[in-house]
Amino acid sequence: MAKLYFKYGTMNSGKSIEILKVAHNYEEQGKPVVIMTSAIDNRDEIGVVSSRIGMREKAVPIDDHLDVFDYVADLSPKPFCIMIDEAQFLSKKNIYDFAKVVDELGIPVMAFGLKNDFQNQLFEGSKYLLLLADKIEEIKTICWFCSKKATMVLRTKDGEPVYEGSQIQIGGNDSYLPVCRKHWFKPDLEKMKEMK
Ligand SMILES: Nc1ncnc2c1ncn2[C@@H]1O[C@H](COP(=O)(O)OP(=O)(O)O)[C@@H](O)[C@H]1O
Ligand SMILES: Cc1cn([C@H]2C[C@H](O)[C@@H](COP(=O)(O)O)O2)c(=O)[nH]c1=O
Repeated sequence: MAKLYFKYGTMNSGKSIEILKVAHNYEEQGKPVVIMTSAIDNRDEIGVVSSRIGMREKAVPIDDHLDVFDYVADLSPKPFCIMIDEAQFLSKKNIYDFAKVVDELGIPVMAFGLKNDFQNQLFEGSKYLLLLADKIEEIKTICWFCSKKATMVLRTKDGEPVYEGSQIQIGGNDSYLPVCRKHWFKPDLEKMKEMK
């Protein structure tokens, strides 16, 4: 039976690699999948899933104008699976529509994204995925400052931690670090200065 999956992890935990790997495994067996991503993340170019490991793949960009249920319902042939990157940036409506894709079209949907933002608040997409998903899994990585599991993301500017600002600020390793709870509250400022 089709399910709605939410696979969350901090930045740099390998979410995009996982999407590209799973998509490759389906396609290799002649089972078409559809890769989608939020149009908000324009680090690479809009409509691309790109991993730090160097792999990238075209994806359908999700913006305010796209009705994701109608888009998937019109696809022929019917895909074996929908994979979504940057799901934290999706709207409540997007997530309800993807749940409808699972329930009414019988297509599994795997959404990958951050759970919490740099202020440790839920993103809108993540909040509704946590509420609606059939299966929730964590993709893990380690804290930048120690060997504990990273559960939070520290925003940085000029080697200093940042705790105020707008929720959405597109960036990569230059402005975010995956960290454990202890080091989110008390980052190693000396180590951050060395990285500057
Ligand atoms: N050259 C490399 N060889 C092996 N792993 C790498 C390489 N470059 C980056 N990575 C790993 O890729 C992971 C980040 O993958 P990415 O798909 O970009 O993550 P996310 O989408 O979660 O931000 C990190 O764990 C990093 O260690
Ligand atoms: C924590 C946090 C992140 N973002 C942005 C920064 C990146 O563009 C994406 C996450 O990228 P990933 O490596 O594919 O996980 O989200 C943000 O806008 N606000 C935040 O608080």
